[in-house]
Amino acid sequence: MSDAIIQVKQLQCGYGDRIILRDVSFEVRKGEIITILGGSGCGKSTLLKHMIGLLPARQGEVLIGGEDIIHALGETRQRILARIGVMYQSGALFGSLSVLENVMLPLAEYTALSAEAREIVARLKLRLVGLEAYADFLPSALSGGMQKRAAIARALALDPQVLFLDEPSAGLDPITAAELDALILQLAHSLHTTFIVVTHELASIFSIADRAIMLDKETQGVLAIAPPSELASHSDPRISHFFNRHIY
Ligand SMILES: Nc1ncnc2c1ncn2[C@@H]1O[C@H](COP(=O)(O)OP(=O)(O)OP(=O)(O)O)[C@@H](O)[C@H]1O
Repeated sequence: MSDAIIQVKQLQCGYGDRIILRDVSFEVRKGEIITILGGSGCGKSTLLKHMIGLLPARQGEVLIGGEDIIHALGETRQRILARIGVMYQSGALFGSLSVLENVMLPLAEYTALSAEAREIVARLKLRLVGLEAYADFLPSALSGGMQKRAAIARALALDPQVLFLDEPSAGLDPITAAELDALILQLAHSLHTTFIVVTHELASIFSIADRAIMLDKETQGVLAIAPPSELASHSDPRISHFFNRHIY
């Protein structure tokens, strides 16, 4: 795949002596929206944490923009980290800072922009997610869906090429979750950002994913990677049943 922004090669994930996933290999094209799915405890979040360089891999590589995030150190690691943005499940906004200050935070940490420039950039990011009118609010004054959008604005602060979202619709009602999906699609199309989204939500998977990666707890690996419509009619019942909500 010549236009791959992410290349995962023979990755083995785990904690201490415990292996969760082995021999995981796949590539993601620039601008693609990929969802990671599979039953509870199969290792979706674990894979995501390895792909953002948060956990050391036991074996294998994760290349982002051609450079290995797993083994990079120092300036190289910082350069690779600047290519990605992450939104964790909880959103994890700082409660004592305004929405604007939350979005300005990565700019203060990773850029040499003046305070004025940081504010301009942060307001632009808030406009992208439809929250420009809420810049001075504390996160607690926002609804759950708005908090998720603010967290996405913060993850976009440094103009990442890839955005990782861990269960973005967790805790949201179906309408708010659908609005968040619409935002993800809009950002992917307007900014050409690549999205890696961990989600259980079938509606989300069908509405946003170009391809879905299905993980399996038993085999500790990737069962399939394909467009959701193909997975839903897959001949392997472990895959098709997930989409039809059967227990296997
Ligand atoms: N920090 C950790 N230390 C040790 N084991 C962990 C740690 N985090 C997760 N695990 C284990 O790794 C396995 C995979 O967990 P993970 O959270 O990646 O699964 P998941 O597919 O994201 O699950 P869910 O859908 O329930 O969120 C589980 O058995 C879990 O108990």
